[in-house]
Amino acid sequence: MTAKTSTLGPESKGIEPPQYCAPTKECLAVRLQTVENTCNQPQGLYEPIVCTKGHYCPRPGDQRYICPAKHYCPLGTESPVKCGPLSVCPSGSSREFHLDGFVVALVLDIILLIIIFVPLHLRVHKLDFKRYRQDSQSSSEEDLEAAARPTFLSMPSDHETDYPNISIIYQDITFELSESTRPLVSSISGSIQRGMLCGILGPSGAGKTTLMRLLMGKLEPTKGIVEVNGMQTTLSRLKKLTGYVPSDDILPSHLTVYETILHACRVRGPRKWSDEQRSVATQSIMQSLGILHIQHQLVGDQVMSLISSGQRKRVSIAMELIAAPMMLFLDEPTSGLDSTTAMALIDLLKKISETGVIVVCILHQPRQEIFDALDHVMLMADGMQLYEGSPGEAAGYFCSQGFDIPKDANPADCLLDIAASKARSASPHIGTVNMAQQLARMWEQQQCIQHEAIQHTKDKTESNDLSRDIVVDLEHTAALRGASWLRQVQYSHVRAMKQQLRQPISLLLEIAVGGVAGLLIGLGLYSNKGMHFQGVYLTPFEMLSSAVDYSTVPKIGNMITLAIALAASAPGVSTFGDEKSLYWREAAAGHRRSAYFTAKVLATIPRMALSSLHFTSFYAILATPSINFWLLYVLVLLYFYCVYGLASAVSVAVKRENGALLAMILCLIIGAFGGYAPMLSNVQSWHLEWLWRMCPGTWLTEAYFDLVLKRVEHLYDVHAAAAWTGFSLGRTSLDVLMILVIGTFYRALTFVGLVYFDRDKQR
Ligand SMILES: Nc1ncnc2c1ncn2[C@@H]1O[C@H](COP(=O)(O)OP(=O)(O)OP(=O)(O)O)[C@@H](O)[C@H]1O
Repeated sequence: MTAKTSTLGPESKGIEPPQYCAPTKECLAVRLQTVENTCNQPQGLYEPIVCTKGHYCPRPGDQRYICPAKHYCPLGTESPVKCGPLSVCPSGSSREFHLDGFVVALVLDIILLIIIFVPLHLRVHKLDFKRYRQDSQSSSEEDLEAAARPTFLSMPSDHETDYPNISIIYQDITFELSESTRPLVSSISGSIQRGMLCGILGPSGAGKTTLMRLLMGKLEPTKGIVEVNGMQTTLSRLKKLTGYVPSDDILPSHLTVYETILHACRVRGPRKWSDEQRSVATQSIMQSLGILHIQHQLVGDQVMSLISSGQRKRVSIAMELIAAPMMLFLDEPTSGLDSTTAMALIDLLKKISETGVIVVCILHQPRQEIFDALDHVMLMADGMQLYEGSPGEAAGYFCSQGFDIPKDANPADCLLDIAASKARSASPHIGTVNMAQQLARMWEQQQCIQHEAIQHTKDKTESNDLSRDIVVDLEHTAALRGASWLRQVQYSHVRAMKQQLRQPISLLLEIAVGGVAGLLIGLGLYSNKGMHFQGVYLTPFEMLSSAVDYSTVPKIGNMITLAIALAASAPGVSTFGDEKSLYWREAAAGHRRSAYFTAKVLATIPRMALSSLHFTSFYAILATPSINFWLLYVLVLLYFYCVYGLASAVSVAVKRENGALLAMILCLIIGAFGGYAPMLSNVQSWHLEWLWRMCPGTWLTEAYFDLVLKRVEHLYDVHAAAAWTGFSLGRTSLDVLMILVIGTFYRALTFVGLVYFDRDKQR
């Protein structure tokens, strides 16, 4: 039998009319397979066959030629398809081996490795040098008091940092949680004047931090008032002028000491400072706090700190001092410091307060010199106030209550013993049971006299319109503080990029996981040799059709979405989940939340781009899909964008330890709802298509389906395939747009979550 070669295509015409003959047994076996199910031989004299793979059959379709080099010819090719400039396509190719992705990825990988490892190499030398300097300076560091000369005061002068006459008055403030049985802070009154160094003392759990948060305006008292110069609820509006050093040293990870402080200066410092002034101010603060010699040392991260806890504390304090605050609140600034360094720090705080700044700090067991350096002391126990006033008069007051305070003892220790009910009073009015309560009552009585003094101060303040003008001026100054939104985006973006590059293992691992995911799917499809779809031939050749394969393409879409969910959900969670506490600290300090969010999102784009490039490269070289490589890359990148977005949204809503798992489950779900199993046509019959359309997996699968079918629409009835699967054809742009919209929606959710979850921690 002489075989007559023919081809199928829109214009294909055989010399003889097509005639279908029942296939031979062998051919039938091939035809009933779902892959490569086309016989290479016609089964009858007049039966046409599809132009075989690796060949092309130009019209009228009675000649078959080998596919030329740099081209490829899949089944039924009429004219060879040109391969990309970097693709491997020898003569007789039926598919294209895309090398574009590999070449671009290789170039980018080399650049990335240079960016990561060259600075690291330089840093090693720098650190050796620093270590040498550190050794040579260690003796001078011991004399921190000398180092703590008020270099802070020599920071670039600015009229914004001329400290106005501010006073804080708080009266009868009480704070209780709805679920707690007793108030955390109860009926506390007093005042803090300009230039005071004020200490809050008390045993653990006494309510010191709660009181400080009330004074700063971070908490609203359930009763009582806090006023600044006679105006209520002003402190929260002055947060850009208020420095707060939390007890746990929350620092950005993977930056040097200098970069950490400079960042705070850039974002929060007076706007008109030049870069040089900021650098001088940063150096100045570091010198004052005795951390200049470790300025190029990385601070490490929350898991592994690379500087000592005392140094971390000082970096944390420097982050606040650099913003030139007018009120400075410090929660246990001396914890983790040796007594000499602690004293030097208090000495520095004293000098800062002498410039007019209000400085309030919570102190645990201050040594006598520290206690004596204070201008004002508050003693608390069980949320109650036992004493408020001059430290010099504290001993006299408690002696008058029957307590024995030896002259040579540290009064701070005696006061703490009293507050902890560890001391005995000779007074018959004070027993050992509920001692704190009795002392608080005594103090309340005593306060009647003080109350008049406070009232007097208040009246004086209220009568003076000037002091209100000061507050209005302060609010104006606060509004002008800090970098503009765009600048904040820039600074935070640079910081985020540095942080990423300084964690090379996690960055490279993430990129490698992307590559491995693509490789595994590609391997699974390798045996298909690029044949991912088989449909019913177009008229008049329907009779030649064999087993159709409509489901492989949706299945590939499904595999891609699930693989990306596994590869990208964990890094997506870490974007915001890893530094929530830092975000809270910065938001509370007046950093623009939207600027931080935008910067972080922008910083994830390069790593997503690299991950998806590796994914697509491996997938494309093994699976050889007959679609444009870069179009496929865009689809994969957009899906990474969605998974990152959803994982970020999850990470802001749940605890860190639950984030990774929950994000992965949700990402697998949105991937599984991709229209493969159950097939989208079934979903449509259940009237649930809207639910599937809310998941980006459906849009990705539809786009992929459309791109694959576009290449074979001259051969097969693609509309029959679309009807069977339920996917629409010819709207790739809409599919792409919808994936982008869903990814952006997830980011919008993330931002809303960032702002609205844990709001009290951002105040
Ligand atoms: N969010 C909260 N929910 C319930 N109780 C709280 C909360 N915050 C604080 N408390 C309780 O309020 C009391 C005062 O806490 P606070 O942190 O103000 O004490 P503190 O004097 O600063 O303690 P420490 O010196 O140990 O830091 C404690 O008994 C604490 O358990």
